[in-house]
This record gives sequence, C-alpha cells and structure tokens, in this order.
Amino acid sequence: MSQQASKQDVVIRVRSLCNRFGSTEVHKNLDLDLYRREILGVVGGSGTGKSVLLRSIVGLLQPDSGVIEVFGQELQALSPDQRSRVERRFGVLFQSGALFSSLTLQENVALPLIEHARLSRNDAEHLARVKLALVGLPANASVMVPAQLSGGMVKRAALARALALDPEVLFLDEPTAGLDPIGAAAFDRLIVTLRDALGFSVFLVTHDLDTLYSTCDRVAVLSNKRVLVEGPLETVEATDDPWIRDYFHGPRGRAVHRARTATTGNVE
Ligand SMILES: Nc1ncnc2c1ncn2[C@@H]1O[C@H](COP(=O)(O)OP(=O)(O)OP(=O)(O)O)[C@@H](O)[C@H]1O
Repeated sequence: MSQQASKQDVVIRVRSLCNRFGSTEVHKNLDLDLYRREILGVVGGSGTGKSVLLRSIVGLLQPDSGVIEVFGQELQALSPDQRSRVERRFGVLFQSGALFSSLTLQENVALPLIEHARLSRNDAEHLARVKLALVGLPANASVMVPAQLSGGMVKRAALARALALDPEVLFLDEPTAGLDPIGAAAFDRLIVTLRDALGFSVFLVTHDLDTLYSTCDRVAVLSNKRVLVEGPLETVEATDDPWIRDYFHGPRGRAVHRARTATTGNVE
C-alpha cells in the first residue's frame, strides 16, 4: 500500500485527536489513517489507548478535541441521523463477542438485519444463516445458543453479526484473545480471506504478534499518547524505540520470526 495514497483511498482519517479522563490524558494530537481494503494492526503497551481510539472512531466515545473523518465526512459535523448512517457502514467485533446469551446464533445475527435493514424475521434469519456459513460455522450451529459453543465458534458467530450489514470497515478488538494458537491462526486466515473476498478495510487492535505478521498490511504503534509510527511491518520493526525493540525483537518476537522462517523458508 503506497504511503502516497490519494484522499479517496483513505477511509478513516484521524487528526490531532485528544482524549482525557479526569487527570489522565490518553491521546494528545494523535494522527492516523486507515486505507481502503487494508488490514491495519493497532498495537501498543497496555493502557496506551488502543480501545479508546477504536471507541472514538465508532462513535461510542466523544473525543475532547480533534477531527475524525470517515468516508470523507467529518463525524463531529454530522447530524445524529447522518452519523448513524455512517456508523451503519461499520462492523464491530468486541473482545467479549457480546452476543445475547438467550438467543440462538441465527437470532443474534438477524437482529441488526431486522433493526437496520428492515427485513422480515424469516428473511433476516435466512440471511443470518448465510453469514454464519460465510464465517465457517456448520449449519447446525445456527440454532444453538452461545453457551453451547466453543470460544472459537462464539468468535466466528460474533464476526458473522459484525458482517450482517455488509460493512465497509470492520473493527476488531483483540479478536484472537482467549483462542488457542490453532484456533487463532484459523481466525486470522478467515479475516484475510473475507477481506480479499468482500473488500472491506480492517482496524485491528491486537497484542498477538502472529496475527500481525499473518494478516496486517500496515501497523500503527501507539506510544506516549500518539501514533509513534505507522507503516509496513519492516518500517515499524526498524524504528528505534524501546517498546518496539522489546515487542518485535524480544523473546516472543524472535520466536515468531523463527517459526515464520521455518514455515516459509525465507530468511527474514
Ligand atoms: N471510560 C473510562 N473512564 C476512565 N478511564 C478510562 C475509560 N476508558 C479507558 N480509560 C483509561 O484510558 C486508558 C487507555 O485505555 P484503553 O482501554 O484504550 O487501553 P488499551 O491500549 O486498549 O489497553 P489494553 O491493551 O490493556 O487493552 C487507560 O488508562 C484506561 O484506564
């Protein structure tokens, strides 16, 4: 992805974002771009404000100042109606999955279709079963409730719900947290496959180095209340910063490099 991407290739543009909670300043003049069809990994130490950034963009949190432009429109300048139309073009998968525990998977996925696409219950549940199949769930899972499923299946169901309205941008908050390594790798592949097939952009908050290397086109590192560096992995890895050194070149980073070299045969 070119760093010189033209304005229409930028789907989300964040400029001079400031967020604080009482005396805690989380973001100060933070800048970030998300390009069309890319998977952007957002990383940083605990408490650096990755989730707060996601929540600011999707409209769950009112920033103190700064500009968030989505699809060329400045969010703060929109009426509530215009804003909810923009937000309908987002799909969000929170870490908890946030499915309704008393509803079956097809009922969970059908909810946004009934509420926002005004489909009948029958049509919505039919489309929900298509979405559940799209994320790789077997047909019999559609009528199960979340408690009857493994963690990986619940994640996939939550992803199906995030995809219900065919979003142009998918936000994922630590999607592989709590999954075993094989389940996490399968979920990573699923995200890339769906992005390739459906063409959405992905804003991906993660701590998982394997996910970064296997899915992301670019990475943004949050540090000291802002985006310290944003670019392809090679650029980020080469940045001279103590947290980046520890994260990418510490024991876990080296283990991921070794595993990738063994799998691909490439010397990195
Ligand atoms: N609603 C809130 N009220 C007060 N403080 C908050 C609120 N939400 C977040 N914070 C604070 O903002 C800071 C950034 O939180 P955030 O959850 O964005 O970090 P993070 O980078 O996602 O962390 P982690 O990697 O541990 O999930 C933290 O200090 C947190 O305590």
